This record gives sequence, C-alpha cells and structure tokens, in this order.
Amino acid sequence: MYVGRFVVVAPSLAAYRVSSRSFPNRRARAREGAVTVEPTPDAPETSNPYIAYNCLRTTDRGAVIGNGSHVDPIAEKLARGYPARDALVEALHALDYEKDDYDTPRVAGVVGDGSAVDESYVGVVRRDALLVESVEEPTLVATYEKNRPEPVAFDAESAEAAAREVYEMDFEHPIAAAGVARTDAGFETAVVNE
Ligand SMILES: NC(=O)c1ncn([C@@H]2O[C@H](COP(=O)(O)O)[C@@H](O)[C@H]2O)c1NC=O
Repeated sequence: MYVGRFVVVAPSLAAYRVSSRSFPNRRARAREGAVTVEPTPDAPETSNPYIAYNCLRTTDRGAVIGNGSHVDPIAEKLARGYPARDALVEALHALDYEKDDYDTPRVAGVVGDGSAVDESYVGVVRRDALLVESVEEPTLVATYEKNRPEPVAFDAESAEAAAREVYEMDFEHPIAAAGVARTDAGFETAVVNE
C-alpha cells in the first residue's frame, strides 16, 4: 500500500517518514534543533513548492514533526506558549491542504515537553476535514489512505529506533525518516537515509 508521507506519535516520542513516488531523490538532513527534507544534489529541478521543508523542529516546550512548511509555525507557536492543540489547529487551518494535483493533506505531530498530561497530539488538514487529537497510545496519520489518526503497533524507545521503525514499516516507496524522543536532557533526534 502507498500512504505517502506519515507521522507516528507515541506519545513521548515521534517519527516521520518521507515516502514518495514522484520525488525520490531526497534526503533528511539533521541540523541544530531541526531536520530538513531536501533534494539530493543529483535531483532533477522542480518548481513543486511542497518537497523541501523542515520536517522536525524541537523547542523548549515540545517537538514538532510533519510533512511541510506548517512545521515551522507550529513550532514557533509552541515556543511562544500556545497549547499544542491550539498551535496545531491554527497553523493547519491557516496553511490548509496542499494545492497540488492530489490536494495532499498536511499531517503533523507534537510531542510535549513532559510538563502536562494531555500534551502530545496528532493533526491532519484535508480538503474535507481538520482533525486534531490528543495522543495516549501510538497513533499514525498519513497523507493518503490512512488519512485519519489510527492506532499503530510501535515499539521504539529512542529517536533512532523510532526513525528506523517508521522507515521499515511496510508501506511503499520509503525515502527517508526522522525521529525525536523526549529524554531527561531534552529532545534527541535521529535521521535515516538509505
Ligand atoms: N512532504 C513531502 O515530502 C511531499 N512530497 C510530495 N508531496 C506532494 O505530493 C504530491 C504527490 O507526491 P508523491 O507522488 O511522491 O506521493 C507531489 O506532487 C507533491 O505536491 C509532498 N507534500 C506533502 O506531503
């Protein structure tokens, strides 16, 4: 099955996978407090505005993952003190689904900083819906087919294991993955590219 891009929130860690039929020449690059999805140097030029973006940001108040440019405003609102639910609702509603040939949904997840009980969330904005849900068990939402949050088996206990586990999930066209986990020393992140 091809589900496109997807997030898993677990809820003290999270992971994101880039799957792609159309733009396979991409990688996830780890940066300070962020992971960026970008074309590889050999990728053909494209004017598609949706294929390069920060897919992960960490802040003092939580970590954010997702499949596009909405990750930045969600992280910025979170850092300014918005509750995770409100940051997701506002940024997803403002940017809405992608205006491409598929009306591709935007998906996102927030891992809270550990200071509240109901702080980890997933969200998706589709042409026909905006869903933001609190996460208490591992939950997946994808751009296609599985485009509403659903429970998923997920065993990872570190950022690296989370990235590896989503990369190896049995969905077509894996390209790269990123993981983030809350630890006593803050958020740790990891990437997988193969
Ligand atoms: N975030 C991404 O990495 C990403 N990759 C591709 N897209 C969009 O989804 C469309 C379909 O891509 P694909 O056939 O690779 O699933 C692309 O034309 C592009 O508009 C993306 N946008 C949202 O998922």
